[in-house]
Amino acid sequence: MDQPPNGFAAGGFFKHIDGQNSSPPSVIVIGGGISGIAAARALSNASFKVTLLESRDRLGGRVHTDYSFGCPIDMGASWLHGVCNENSLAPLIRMLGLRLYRTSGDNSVLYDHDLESYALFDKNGQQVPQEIVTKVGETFEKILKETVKVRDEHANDMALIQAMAIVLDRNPHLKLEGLEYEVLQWCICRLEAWFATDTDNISLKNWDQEHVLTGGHGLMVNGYDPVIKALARDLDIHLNHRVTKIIQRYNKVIVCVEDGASFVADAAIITVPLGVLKANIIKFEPDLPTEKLSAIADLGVGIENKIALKFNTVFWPNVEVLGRVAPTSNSCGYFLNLHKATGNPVLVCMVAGRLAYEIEKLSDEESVNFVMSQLRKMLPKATEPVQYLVSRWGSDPNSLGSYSCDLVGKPADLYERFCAPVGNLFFAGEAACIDHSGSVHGAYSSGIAAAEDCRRRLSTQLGISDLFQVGKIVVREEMTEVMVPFQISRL
Ligand SMILES: Cc1cc2nc3c(=O)[nH]c(=O)nc-3n(C[C@H](O)[C@H](O)[C@H](O)COP(=O)(O)OP(=O)(O)OC[C@H]3O[C@@H](n4cnc5c(N)ncnc54)[C@H](O)[C@@H]3O)c2cc1C
Repeated sequence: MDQPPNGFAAGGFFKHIDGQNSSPPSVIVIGGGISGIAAARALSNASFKVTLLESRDRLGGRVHTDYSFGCPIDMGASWLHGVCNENSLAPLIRMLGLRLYRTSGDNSVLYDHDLESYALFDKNGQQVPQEIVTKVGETFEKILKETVKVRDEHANDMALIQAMAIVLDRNPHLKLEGLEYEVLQWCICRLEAWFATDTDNISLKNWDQEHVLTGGHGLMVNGYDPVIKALARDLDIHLNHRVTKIIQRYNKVIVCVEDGASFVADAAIITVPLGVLKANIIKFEPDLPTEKLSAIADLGVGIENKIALKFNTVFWPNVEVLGRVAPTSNSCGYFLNLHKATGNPVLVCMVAGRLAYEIEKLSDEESVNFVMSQLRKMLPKATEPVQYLVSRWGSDPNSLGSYSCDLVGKPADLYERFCAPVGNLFFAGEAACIDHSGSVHGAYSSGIAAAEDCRRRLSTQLGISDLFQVGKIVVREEMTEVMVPFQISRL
């Protein structure tokens, strides 16, 4: 695209207020993931002077489309969760004409996949009959429903796995054995992947409290990268700028980066991942308030990793996901078949929780050998991959985790405290989105919300009341003017 798409033209606010303060308010956005870019885009459209500082040599953060296979491979986010117009990203995705391959409808017990889309294999490489998969899926759903009763009976939170054990003790008819038990473990493995943590870390009180959007889950066939590129167009972006210190002084914010340079602005929006805040990589002067620090400490961060494998030939069945059942959820596994959705001969193994953590201790080659041994147990004729990619979201100093999760016993006001501004410092990112944490659309919405908070505060502080009238920062409304439908395949 040579021209910015409709809706991305600068707002030109300051030409409307000739004779008033002619220098625009300035904001530094820290972090060039979707939340930071959304915040920067919104404020830039409202004619603020925006500088975006990003530690990596690329934009996108946990949205990372790799092209080295000769086709787009998302090593971070790859689904739009909620293919509906209420999704904050819908207008942009529709307008860019990005294709979605829907992998599940609403209310799938396995979140982003329908049970029917799988081929599951046992330890002998035998495919599990579909009636068993369906029966276990239904039992899994019943067990999860029964955990709600356990929640209602207990004032204190507990781990979801503990509640499931109580349910099984009370309802022996829901207990499964043999192969069915292994399929149940596999369903638990998928649940753990959704939360990027093991069930002994998943909170009974909160596991089903997320506001899941309607419309099912759509895989981004062309990758998420076009979304990042469209939003980032013409912004003032400084890559390879790792922020190490943020100083608040006299209504100004001074942001220092690793090489010693510093930037000054009226406000800053902090969008670095929760894992980075937890690790104290950025020092604050004065210190952040205690309630903010405890919120950072109490929010959980899970790990999900991907090992993408490109093959010369397609030797696997034409299903969306290949899964291996096993006696424990940790030893189950699954591969997303990109050939089905995109036509490219690529399988993506996804691992979450402790296994994802352990896998980061291996070299790339060792990780590939490990997942290939899993694949060969399902498909003994599997050939060697010709190319591979391995993510390390847990140990990458720019992420230090994949996405946030609610730990057992989370205090009720955690998100409010995490999101609350501190003077002219605003906080955004997936962990700051109360309704849709851990998602791309949630991160995007939090960036827009922080930009709006920032705009209001600076307007009041700098006495520029006109900003409220014409400083339009909402990207979404501008784009809904172009009512293009979603491009969806499957379902
Ligand atoms: C494997 C995986 C699969 C996922 N799958 C999905 C999915 O299918 N669908 C979905 O909706 N979501 C998914 N997610 C979650 C989604 O990717 C995130 O919620 C979202 O991208 C987070 O955006 P963000 O802007 O909050 O953070 P980030 O994208 O992490 O952006 C923060 C930025 O800050 C930068 N930064 C870090 N430290 C510094 C510093 N000191 N100074 C300056 N910059 C710094 C980082 O480099 C990064 O670019 C997945 C995530 C992972 C890891």
